[in-house]
Amino acid sequence: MDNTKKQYMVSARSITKNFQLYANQSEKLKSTFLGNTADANFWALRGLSFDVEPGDVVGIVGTNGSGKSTLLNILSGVIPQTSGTLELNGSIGVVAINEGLNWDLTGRENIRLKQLMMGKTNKEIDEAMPDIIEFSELGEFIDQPVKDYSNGMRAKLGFSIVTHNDPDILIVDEALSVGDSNFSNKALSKIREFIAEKKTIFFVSHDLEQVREFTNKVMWIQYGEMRDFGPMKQVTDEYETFVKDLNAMSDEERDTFVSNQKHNQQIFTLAQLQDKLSLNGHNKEDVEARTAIRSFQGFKAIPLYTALTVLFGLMALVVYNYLLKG
Ligand SMILES: Nc1ncnc2c1ncn2[C@@H]1O[C@H](COP(=O)(O)OP(=O)(O)OP(=O)(O)O)[C@@H](O)[C@H]1O
Repeated sequence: MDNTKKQYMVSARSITKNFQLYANQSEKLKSTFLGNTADANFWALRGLSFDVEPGDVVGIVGTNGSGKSTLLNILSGVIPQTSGTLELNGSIGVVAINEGLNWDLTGRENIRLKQLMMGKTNKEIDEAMPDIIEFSELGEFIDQPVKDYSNGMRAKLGFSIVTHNDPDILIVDEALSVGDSNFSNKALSKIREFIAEKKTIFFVSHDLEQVREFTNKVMWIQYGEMRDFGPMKQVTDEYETFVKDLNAMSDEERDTFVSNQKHNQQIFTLAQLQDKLSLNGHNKEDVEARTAIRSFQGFKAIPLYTALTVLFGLMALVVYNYLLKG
């Protein structure tokens, strides 16, 4: 039996995410019966494989639209991956702008709801409540509905709830850039505490200095592909050079580069990914990555012939019954 994987907090193999783009809702409905009839397929992620150890603070960088939030949404279970396998060995907490708050409930009710969902008892929640409210700095606004909050206030509430839940794996998506600088500093100190406690953290930020300060490893995602994953300094330096080169391009060159990448994301296939991996070596990770693609179940749809067979069967049953009784 292979026990080596147990040391990882997160193991991902060949993770892909396909978004099917439809011209309108009725086209989308049609696809339920006819399978994939999308006007366009878009692969936001094209086969990410990585292992994250306990205590790793992983920065995720990449230009706009490269797939960072899509990956975080898959890690936190908000959306499923299209193919590939993901193994998480701990509880997850997500700090993101507006993440998971019920806008019709008050701040206090949101705290209770989230804590109940984590399996806490009402007594435990009552004990933790004053600390969470104090950390959130919301004062009397805590009894107002969240829909009346500013983005900064929602970020404060979300951050306080999630960090007090003490997750094993913390996902931070740009949330630290929202709100006043006082709260930002307090939130950053809290993140430092988590790092000192050797929690595993995923940290998405466009602020490279922040990434350099907090992380020990960096994942660079470029138009859905893993460009690099490794030591912080090495990958941030590479990424910085790439961004400089991109900015040095003329508008026309940059547009051509981006539209080529987006085109590749539309014509990508899982068979392509399989071929690419087959060209690689035969080490354990490559074999797992190939196996993960094979576990792909395909798009869920009722094939037309099955739907028609069931329909004719039902009609025959009705006619037969009618004739018998007649
Ligand atoms: N629900 C969706 N339907 C269709 N396309 C989507 C959907 N969600 C994301 N995308 C597309 O997937 C790609 C990746 O988006 P994502 O938000 O993950 O990028 P990002 O790296 O987080 O970008 P940013 O830095 O701008 O926040 C984008 O091209 C986006 O348009």
